[in-house]
Amino acid sequence: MSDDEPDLELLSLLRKSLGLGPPDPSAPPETKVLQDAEFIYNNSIDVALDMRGTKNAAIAIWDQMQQREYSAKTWSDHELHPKSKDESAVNFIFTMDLLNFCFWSEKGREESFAIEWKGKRWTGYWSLVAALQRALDENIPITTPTFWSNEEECTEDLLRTVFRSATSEEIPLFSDRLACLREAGQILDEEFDGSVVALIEDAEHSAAGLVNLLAEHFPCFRDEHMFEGRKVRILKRAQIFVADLWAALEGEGWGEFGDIEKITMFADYRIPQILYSLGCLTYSPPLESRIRHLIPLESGHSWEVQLRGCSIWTIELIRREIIRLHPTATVNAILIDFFLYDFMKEVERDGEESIPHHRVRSVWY
Ligand SMILES: Nc1nc2c(c(CN[C@H]3C=C[C@H](O)[C@@H]3O)cn2[C@@H]2O[C@H](COP(=O)(O)O)[C@@H](O)[C@H]2O)c(=O)[nH]1
Repeated sequence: MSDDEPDLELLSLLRKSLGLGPPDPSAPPETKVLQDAEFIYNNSIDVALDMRGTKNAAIAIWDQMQQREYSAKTWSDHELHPKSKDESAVNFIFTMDLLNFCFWSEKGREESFAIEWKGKRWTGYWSLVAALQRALDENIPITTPTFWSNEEECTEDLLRTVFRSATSEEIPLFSDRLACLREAGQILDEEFDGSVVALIEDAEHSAAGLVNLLAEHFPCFRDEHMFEGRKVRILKRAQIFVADLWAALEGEGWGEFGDIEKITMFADYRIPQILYSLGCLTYSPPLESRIRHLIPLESGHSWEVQLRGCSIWTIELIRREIIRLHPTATVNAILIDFFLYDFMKEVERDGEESIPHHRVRSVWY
């Protein structure tokens, strides 16, 4: 038996001694993200939740979501998001969420990385979506998985063309993005017949199952960290991929998931920022000072894990409060999250941020 194979006999002895039955293969898949978020919340000392702020935020958020008729359909309303519901849309969303990380710049608004397309300048997340749409317009098959592992055709220079900036600053972590495409292309080729649809179908309409498949097979989706001596799962891009699929396809076909409520908020750098502004989160003085002085945190630092884990848990408490007040509400963490991201971008556009977002350079978010 090789080192990395579990000693099944020992395992079954252990389970018996602990009074646990054999693992039930028919049990529905779980991601463990929410329970890990609660563990992080219970062990955080630099990030705290304000219960009154969270209750007030739940009322304000639900009110705004109702007024704006926020639903899964809102996803496709964004001018850059794909409108079709076919395999090309599935491939677009996979490509987008494979690269959906780290757009923030150290430079000022005028010089920071931006994509120009259809006479408009796009920054942040939207710069990625615009770059993919522009590449397709220029007949570059950037959303085709088999293209990514073809080093003759999908050259580094071609990718630089895809992400060419309207300013002097290039897209952050360019080489990491190239590596993600190469890795995903190779794994899809080897294990899923080069097909994103085959990967999705392997999950048999389970959202948690699809998240776990991504974390198991694709290292670049395996957003897991050590916190207080325990491995914790955040899985932001794996989860937002499932959520974008569900929203774009309006819960049908490849977007149909019987357990979509198992998807949590996506731990990025924008939701903590808006949760602080809404009075839901408070920071220890050293952490708040670090954030206000725009000093980056290192990836995997305890402060970063606390920010991400407590944000996931806060959205769960906001969701529970909305349901408590409105038992018939159709709401989940995905829609609350999507709303808060869009709302944060409005606050930023109006220059009304009350605190900067935290800064980490990583491929996880
Ligand atoms: N939690 C959460 N994080 C999100 C999004 C989105 C965009 N989702 C669209 C789809 C449906 C919604 O209606 C949105 O229109 C991007 N991000 C993350 O933010 C960061 C980029 O920030 P900035 O540089 O300022 O654009 C980066 O980590 C990116 O991964 C979201 O929805 N939720």
